[in-house]
Amino acid sequence: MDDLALLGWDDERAPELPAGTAPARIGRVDRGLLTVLASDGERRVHPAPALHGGTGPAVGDWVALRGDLAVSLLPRRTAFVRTAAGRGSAEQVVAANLDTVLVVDALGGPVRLRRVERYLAVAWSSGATPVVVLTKADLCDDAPATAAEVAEALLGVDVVAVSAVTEEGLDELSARLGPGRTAALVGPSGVGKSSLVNALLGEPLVATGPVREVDGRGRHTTTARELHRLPGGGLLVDTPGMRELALADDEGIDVAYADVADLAAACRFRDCGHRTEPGCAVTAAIAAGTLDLGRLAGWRKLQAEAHRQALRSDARARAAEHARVRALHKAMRSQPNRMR
Ligand SMILES: Nc1nc2c(ncn2[C@@H]2O[C@H](COP(=O)(O)OP(=O)(O)OP(=O)(O)O)[C@@H](O)[C@H]2O)c(=O)[nH]1
Ligand SMILES: [Zn+2]
Repeated sequence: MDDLALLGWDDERAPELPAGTAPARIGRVDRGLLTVLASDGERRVHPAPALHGGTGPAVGDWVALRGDLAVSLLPRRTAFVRTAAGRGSAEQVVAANLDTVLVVDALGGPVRLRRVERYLAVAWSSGATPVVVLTKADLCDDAPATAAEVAEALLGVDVVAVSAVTEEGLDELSARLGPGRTAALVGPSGVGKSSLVNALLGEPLVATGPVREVDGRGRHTTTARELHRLPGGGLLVDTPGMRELALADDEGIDVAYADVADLAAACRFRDCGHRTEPGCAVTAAIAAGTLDLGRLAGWRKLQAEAHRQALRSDARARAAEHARVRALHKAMRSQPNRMR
């Protein structure tokens, strides 16, 4: 594989580049500068104003580079999106072009399936393929058996048990993060994400960065790349924003809970609430013991949240539209010769 392919560039699916430019991958986004990885190494470049339209550049994005200027952002294959809590419905792309999202939970206590399902829904929404990673396997009597149980409960996702202490499972996980593939980790605090990143990198992160550099304004800033090369040739995105949980959209929820979604689609009534309705395939599955009540509850909760979120952004969209129309009316009133 050449250097670009190792960075995740796929010649067969490559977008067209503007004349005289070369592709480079964003490793870090700072206020005024981008740290990019290109076939000839890493450097800091300036983003052209065009890059700041839309959601702006994100770690993992490909840009077209002309000299030290990133002239355009290339189309994304996948995007891990976060909706800024509370402040409008502004979407922020936390990481782009991920192939794999590692959904991390720990084996130190009981695996919290509902929480894992939440993360899975978010991961599916991004367009990447999730893999569940159960850390702290050394704290579990029979990690392989537990991993198998979790895989059975989650349906359709691979589950790998690992330990940063004994290093068991690390090779199996590394094998999934092969050359040119890009992965990122999500999961709650304390489950061992940092330890796992260090174990996968084979050296503590602090040893690879931060690097003191002088930025365009001559000020000293501490920078650390957030797109890391793994010893096996894969890439690992580790951004602070990536670790916070975003809310999944309907599509992601339907993939994470494909069994429930399929059942719901088989109910007699299209708007079935799956409670007391006749011909409800969901309650029938609960009664037959083929669907877990907790899993149904998790699905309901996520659906309700996604619905509330959609309503919120609709309200915002409506308010914006009203403001636009009001401004238009005001502008018309201030015109002396307006037509009646
Ligand atoms: N026994 C055991 N402990 C682990 C393992 N991995 C991590 N730990 C411990 O779990 C605790 C949390 O690990 P971190 O790697 O900091 O967890 P994190 O998910 O990065 O947490 P945040 O930084 O808060 O997001 C630390 O005390 C680690 O030493 C493991 O494989 N086995
Ligand atoms: Zn139903």
